[in-house]
Amino acid sequence: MAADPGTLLELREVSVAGAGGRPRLEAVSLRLARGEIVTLIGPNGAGKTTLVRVALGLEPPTAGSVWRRPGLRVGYQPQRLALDPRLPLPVRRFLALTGEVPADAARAALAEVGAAHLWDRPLHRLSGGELQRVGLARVLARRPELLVLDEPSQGIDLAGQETLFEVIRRTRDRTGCAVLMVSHDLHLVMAGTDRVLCLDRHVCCQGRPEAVSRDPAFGRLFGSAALALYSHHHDRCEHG
Ligand SMILES: Nc1ncnc2c1ncn2[C@@H]1O[C@H](COP(=O)(O)OP(=O)(O)OP(=O)(O)O)[C@@H](O)[C@H]1O
Repeated sequence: MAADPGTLLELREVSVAGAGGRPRLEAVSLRLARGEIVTLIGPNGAGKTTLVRVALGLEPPTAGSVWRRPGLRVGYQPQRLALDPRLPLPVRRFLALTGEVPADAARAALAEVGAAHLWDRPLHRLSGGELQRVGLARVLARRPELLVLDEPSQGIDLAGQETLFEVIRRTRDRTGCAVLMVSHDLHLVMAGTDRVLCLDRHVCCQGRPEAVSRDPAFGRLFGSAALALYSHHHDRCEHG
């Protein structure tokens, strides 16, 4: 299906039917190439997680087609880790759970996300933000060609979020992987993404962050405050 050899993932006109006749996704197309960082934004219930799950083959579309490069190595960090919070499992064991990751790679991945000190800590003693970092380390340790992150900055403080986005960008620069991410943090998204896809069950607008932030559809979804936040910075660049 994909003509371009750099393409890792392509969705064409994907729809998913929802309850009461209201579609969860409607004719959404998306193409992701090697080395690209694409972020899905949109209000609660816009279908961001559904789109991610369909893209990964975890849920079938009702219409349209999904293509993934055969043999593609995917690292997926879902919105919530399915873990029993009472597990007294140390982080190092959690990172090795699938058995595919050598201890050296797991330790290096933990250091990459700024959490080397958590190596021996039991999972049930981690804060929400620490758990997010450990989850990301587990995904990174497998050296994915496509990194899929559903709200990776959830529960992380502001300084931690900037570090996290920096880690994601550095990983892309170093490995050439593609990144598909869901985020509510417009400021960081606008600063750290190649392309934004603004979703409200259908694609409202998409493109480079500067262009999307000026799109009236973006303003309607996120309000004038969000628009001002970014365009202020952008205007200064244009006129400064
Ligand atoms: N397994 C499911 N079966 C049926 N409907 C679902 C299922 N999962 C989610 N939905 C519905 O599909 C719609 C889109 O949900 P989704 O989780 O994809 O949105 P989202 O944009 O990721 O939202 P949020 O920002 O709140 O995480 C919602 O109305 C939700 O209730």
